[in-house]
Amino acid sequence: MTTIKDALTQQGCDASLIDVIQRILSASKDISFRLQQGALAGVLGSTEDENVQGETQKKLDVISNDLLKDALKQSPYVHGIASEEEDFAVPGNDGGQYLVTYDPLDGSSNIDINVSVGTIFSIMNTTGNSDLGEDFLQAGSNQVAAGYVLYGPSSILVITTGQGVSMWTLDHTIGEYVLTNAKVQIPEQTKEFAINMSNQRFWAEPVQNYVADLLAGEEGPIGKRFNMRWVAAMVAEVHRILTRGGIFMYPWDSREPNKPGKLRLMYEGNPMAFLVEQAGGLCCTDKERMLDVQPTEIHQRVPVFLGSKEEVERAASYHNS
Ligand SMILES: O=P(O)(O)OC[C@H]1O[C@](O)(COP(=O)(O)O)[C@@H](O)[C@@H]1O
Ligand SMILES: [Mg+2]
Ligand SMILES: [Mg+2]
Repeated sequence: MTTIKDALTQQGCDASLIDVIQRILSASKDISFRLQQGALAGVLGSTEDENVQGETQKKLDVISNDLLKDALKQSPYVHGIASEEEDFAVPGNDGGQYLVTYDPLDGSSNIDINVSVGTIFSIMNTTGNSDLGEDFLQAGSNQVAAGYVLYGPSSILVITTGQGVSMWTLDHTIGEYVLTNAKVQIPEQTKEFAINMSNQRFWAEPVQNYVADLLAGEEGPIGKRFNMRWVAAMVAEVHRILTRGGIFMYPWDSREPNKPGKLRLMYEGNPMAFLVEQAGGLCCTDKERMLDVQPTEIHQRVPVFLGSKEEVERAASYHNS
């Protein structure tokens, strides 16, 4: 049986990077277990607190954040951590080489209704900047590894170190991730889109026009009928797209016009962009390739368009015309 360690070694990862990834995976197994226990473990529901972005924290947002943080802080190789649920960058070990960012629990509004959620992570090298917050402000093209764990009917790890994308299913009987797809490839074309349609009246004109053309089906300019899905967990949407293609969009909208989007560049946009590009798809904002965005702050938000190459190119063309 191929182990994660074997696969990462074959990809040329050194022992320090493998250590960091294994710590993330070990925390993910713990998160998976707590999610399965649900009400039995008393972990459902919300806390009294809000995160730095003004969102109410679910109990499992906090538990998952702490499990990942504790696992990573013990690694001699982790220089710093940035999390969606932490106000500021968290120092690791001075001599550590890696910066880790994560969304400990993505799609957390799904927790209480027993629908899929996930953990998203990304790893970069430290630049040596003595200001840890600034050290993190690197474009996504600098990522050395990224991935997610989808907690659905199965718990599935999807990971890249820049040499394609592989999928691993957690075998609870042995407590290990087992390789179930060695080379994930996104179909170039699709007839499926994902967007929160309830925000339609708040979208900018290019998104209004593009989605109107998707909805026009065979009679419209695109000339095919599209289906729509919305799980409200980015991890699950990306997993569907990696499995059978599609386009996912979370665009800017005028509900909060000063925010560039809802999703976060460092914890959601960049790791998903790395995976999607490595699987032959595309990911961009409304202006540029996601992995080229130069961050200005760790909790920065971005508009996101990702998925099957042909469809993301089409969505981008509505913004360029
Ligand atoms: O409320 P909406 O518009 O359905 O938002 C859903 C989106 O928000 C998110 O849940 C944000 O992630 P968090 O749960 O980590 O805050 C995405 O996973 C998802 O795509
Ligand atoms: Mg999220
Ligand atoms: Mg989250």
